[in-house]
Amino acid sequence: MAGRWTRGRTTVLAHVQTWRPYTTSYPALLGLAGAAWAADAGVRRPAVAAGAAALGWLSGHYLGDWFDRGLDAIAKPQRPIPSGRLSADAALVGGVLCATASAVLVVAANWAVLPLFLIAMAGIVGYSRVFKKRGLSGNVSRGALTALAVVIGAMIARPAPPWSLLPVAAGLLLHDTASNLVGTVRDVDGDREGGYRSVPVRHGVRRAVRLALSLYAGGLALVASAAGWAPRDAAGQVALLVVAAGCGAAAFVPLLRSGPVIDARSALRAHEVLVAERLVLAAAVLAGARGVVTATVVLLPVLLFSLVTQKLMRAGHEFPPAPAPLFGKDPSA
Ligand SMILES: CC(C)=CCC/C(C)=C/CC/C(C)=C/COP(=O)(O)OP(=O)(O)O
Repeated sequence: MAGRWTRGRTTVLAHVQTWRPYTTSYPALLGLAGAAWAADAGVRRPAVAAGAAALGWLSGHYLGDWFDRGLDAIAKPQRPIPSGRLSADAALVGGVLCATASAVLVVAANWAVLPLFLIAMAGIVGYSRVFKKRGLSGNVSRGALTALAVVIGAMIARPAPPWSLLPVAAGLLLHDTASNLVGTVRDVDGDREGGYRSVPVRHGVRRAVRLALSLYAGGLALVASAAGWAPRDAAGQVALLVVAAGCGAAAFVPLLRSGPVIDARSALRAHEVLVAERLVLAAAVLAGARGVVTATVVLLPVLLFSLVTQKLMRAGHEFPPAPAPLFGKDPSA
């Protein structure tokens, strides 16, 4: 009985670790922001827009871990699949179920989203299976998925997205290309060992960081330019963008100050800051659509949840535990 309980607990924990709870509010905010930007008044179907994007994202994590199980066995053996706590089949089923649930929500709201949804799913598979190991195309395909999430959110609220969403989507594409690139700086040793030709593996971490910063600045500039068409609160959008830029500086400055070698812990810290920063960025879009007060009320609890869960779970998910010291053991035994 106790054994079954422990096994059940281990399995649930393995699923929760696969979801990376510190990231799940982000796609929900993206879907919500897209729906708010597109709706003429109020937000139509906010829960559907947030839920469909979050489920699409979860399917991305399940499928990504399924495709990456060979690489993770080398670099991150503590993760749910290589450690044996989650079977590869269960991850695949989890990915398919989340994708199906997301499809049902999307199609029930607006069947015309279906082609974009299929492109997003193909993008998730393409990112994990093909592009991630090829360098910049992997980072760009990951950025494109974020742009699609916000457009799909908009189409859940109204039949076709407004043109004013274009600079927002383009800005988010550049932004997430940049943050994904920073993520590869953390993984450079494992990627090299696993044969992944990421930008830092091919060109070094300094060039990767400089490229990421240029993309990041371009992304923020595009989202700022969209404030000119903000449905409700351009000043609120810009105010939250300034906060996001401050967080971005906190992520990039230590990386830029590092020498030619950036250790994985410092790179992880920068990415952790960007995981929080992108919530502020998505909230800036929501502020432009529905006002800075509404956006802040939505942002604060999800930001707190992300920060707390990141503190509790992130390092253990990214780094194998240090080998236990051999206290009390006779080395000659
Ligand atoms: C409706 C619908 C289908 C929406 C799609 C939503 C979306 C943006 C999915 C992306 C999922 C994904 C592969 C995340 C992994 O990023 P990562 O952990 O490799 O990288 P990161 O550090 O850049 O987040």
